[in-house]
Amino acid sequence: MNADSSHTAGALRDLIDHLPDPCPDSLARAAERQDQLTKPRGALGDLEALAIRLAGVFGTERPHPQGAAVIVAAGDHGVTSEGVSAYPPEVTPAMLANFLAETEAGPGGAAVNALARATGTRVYVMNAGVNADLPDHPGLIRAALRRGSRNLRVESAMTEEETRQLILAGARAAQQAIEDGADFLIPGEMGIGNTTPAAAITARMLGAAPEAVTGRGTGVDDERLSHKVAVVRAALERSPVTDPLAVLTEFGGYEIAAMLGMMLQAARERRAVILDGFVEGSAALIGVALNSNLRHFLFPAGECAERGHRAQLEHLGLKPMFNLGLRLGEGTGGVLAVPLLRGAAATLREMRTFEEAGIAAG
Ligand SMILES: O=C(O)c1ccc[n+]([C@@H]2O[C@H](COP(=O)([O-])O)[C@@H](O)[C@H]2O)c1
Ligand SMILES: Cc1cc2nc[nH]c2cc1C
Repeated sequence: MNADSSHTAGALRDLIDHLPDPCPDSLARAAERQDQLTKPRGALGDLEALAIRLAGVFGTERPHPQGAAVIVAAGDHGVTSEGVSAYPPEVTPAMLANFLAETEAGPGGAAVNALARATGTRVYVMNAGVNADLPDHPGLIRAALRRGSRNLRVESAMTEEETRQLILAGARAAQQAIEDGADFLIPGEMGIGNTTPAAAITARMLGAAPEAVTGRGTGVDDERLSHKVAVVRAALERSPVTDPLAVLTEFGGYEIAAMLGMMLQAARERRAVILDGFVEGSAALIGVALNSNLRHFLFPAGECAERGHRAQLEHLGLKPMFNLGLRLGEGTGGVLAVPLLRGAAATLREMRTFEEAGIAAG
C-alpha cells in the first residue's frame, strides 16, 4: 500500500466503524407517547412506526427533522458495451447537464428537480465518473477519477482505491449537505447501465440467482433481459468475492460507491437516509453488511418496479412507504417520501395525548 491508499483505507475504516446506535431512551419514550396520542391505537398505520424510528435517529421523543437534500451522483459503466440498457450511454452526461440547466421553473429540468421543488428538497449534483469532459459549473461536485467504470463482465469494474475514494467523496458531499441544513439525506443516481452492477451486487449479497434480481432497468425487451442476466451471471462466475467492499469494487460502479459514502456519513451524523430504488438498495446492502447499525438510519421510500427491489427490502427487513410503480432513479422516490416522514414526525411531536386533551379513552 502506498501513502495515499493507506490514508484512504484508514479514513474509510473510521467511517465504517463509527456508526451510532439509535437512541434507546428516545425509542422507548416515543413508543409510550405514541400509545397515548388522541387517535385509536394504530390508526396512523405505518406512520406510527416511522415516527418512532425517527425518534431513535434524532435522539428525541419529539423529532423535528427539517431540511432535506438529494445528492444525485452520476457515473458511466463499461458494461454498457454489452448492450444491457435500452438507452445509449450518452444519456448520462446529457442528463447531468439537465439536472443543472436553468429552466423557467428554476434550476434543473429533470424529474428529481421538479419533485425537489415541490417538496422543498435541495438538490446537489455530483460527477462520480461520467464518460465526458464536463464544463465547470458552480453546482457540480467533482469526484470523478475515471470516465466510466470498466466492463464488469470481463474485469473488476473499479480498483480498491477508486472504491475507497468514491465512498469518501460521497461522505464529504453528505457532510456538506448536512452542514447546509439537511436532516433527511437522499442518495440519488444517474448512470445508463447501472442496474446491471446493482443486480450483480444484489445477487452476490443475497446469495440470489441472477434471474431473480435482474430487471428491465430503463425498459429492455425480453431478449435483452436474457442477455443482461447472462452478463450478470458471467460477472458472478468470473469473481467469487464475498467481502462487501470487494463485491462493490468488482461489480461497480462509481455512483454506487458514492451513495454508500453518503449513507454512512449521514448515519454517523444521526440523520435519516431515505432510500429510493434498486440502485440505492444495492449500496445499502453493502453498507449494512459493513456495519449493521446503518439499517436503523435507512427509510425506504417506495417499492420500485425493478425486479429484485423487494428482495433487497426483505433482506434489509424494512418496509417501503408506498408503491407507485416508479423505476426512474435520480432519488425521485426518496424526494417524494420527504413530506410523509415530516408528517410522521409532526404527529408524534405535535399531537396531544388523551390526558392533555381531557378525553377519557375508556
Ligand atoms: O433505481 C432504480 O430503481 C432504477 C430502476 C430502473 C432504472 N433506473 C435508472 O435507469 C438507469 C439504469 O437503467 P439501465 O437500463 O440503463 O441499467 C439509471 O440512470 C437509473 O437511474 C433506476
Ligand atoms: C432519459 C433518462 C432519464 C433518467 N434518469 C435516471 N435514469 C434515466 C434514464 C434515462 C434514459
